[in-house]
Amino acid sequence: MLMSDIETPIHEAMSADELEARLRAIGEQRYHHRHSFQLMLQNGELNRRQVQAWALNRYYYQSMIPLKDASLIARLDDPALRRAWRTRLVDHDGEVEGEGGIARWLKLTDGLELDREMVVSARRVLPATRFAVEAYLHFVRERSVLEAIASSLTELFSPLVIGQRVSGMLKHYNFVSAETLAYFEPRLTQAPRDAEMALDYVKRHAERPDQQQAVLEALIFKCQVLWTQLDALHHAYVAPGHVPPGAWDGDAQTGTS
Ligand SMILES: O=C(O)c1cc(C(=O)O)c2c(n1)C(=O)C(=O)c1cc(C(=O)O)[nH]c1-2
Repeated sequence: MLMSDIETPIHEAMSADELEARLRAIGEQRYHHRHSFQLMLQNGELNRRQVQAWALNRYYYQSMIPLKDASLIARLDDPALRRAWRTRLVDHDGEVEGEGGIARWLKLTDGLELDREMVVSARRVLPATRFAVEAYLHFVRERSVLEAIASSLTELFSPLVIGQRVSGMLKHYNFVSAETLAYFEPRLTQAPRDAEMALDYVKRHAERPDQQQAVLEALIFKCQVLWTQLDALHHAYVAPGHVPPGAWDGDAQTGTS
C-alpha cells in the first residue's frame, strides 16, 4: 500500500477487514522497527553508553503505561471491557512489590549499572522522551475512547521488533544477558493478546468514515510517539551527539547526579 493510500481521507465507510488492512499498512510503514536507532540496537552497532541511554529513556515510557491504562479504564462504562483492560495494569505493576513489567525493566537498568534512584526519578531523561510520552498520556485522556483504544494498536507490531531486538542484543552485547532482558519474554504473549482485543474493539466500533479516519490517525500518532523517542536518542547519543543540558550523559553510574 502506498503512503498516499494511507493519507487519503475516508469518504465512504470501509469494511472492518479493510480497516484492519489499512491499520497494518500504517504499522508496516511507520512503526519503530524501521528506525535507525532500533536497527543499530539490534545489529550490535551501539556502545554500552548508548544502550544505557536507551534503557534509561525507555523506562520512562514503561513507567507511564499504567497511568495511561488506568485513565482509560476510568472512562470505560462496560465492566467486561474494564476487566479485560485491567490485566494490563497487573502486567506492568505486578500483584506485589518486585513483580511485573516495571520491576523487570529495572532489572535491565540494574544490569547496565544505572543508578536505580536516578532511573526511577526520571530526572535525566531526554526532554523529547518526556514530551512524547506525555503526549501519549494526554491523547488517551482527552480523545474519545475509540481513539484511545486505537492508539494502543502499535502492539500489533511489537512482537516482531522485540524478537529481533532480544536476539540481536544477546548475540552482540556482552553486557546484557537473557536474565537482564527478561522484560521482553512475557511481552511476546501479552502484546498479541492485548492487541487482538483492542483490534476487535476497533473493528466493531469504528463504523462511520469519520470514526475510521480517527482510528487510523490515532495509530499514526502513536507511531510518532515511539519514533520521536528514538529520534531523540539518536540525536543525543549517536550523531551529532548533542546531549541536552541536564540529560544523562554517561556519568551517572555512580548516581551522583
Ligand atoms: O518493545 C517495544 O518495541 C514495545 C512497543 C510498544 C508499542 O508498540 O507501543 C509497547 C511495548 N514495547 C511494551 O513493552 C508495552 O508494555 C507497551 C504498552 C503499550 C501501549 O501502548 O499500551 N505499548 C507497548
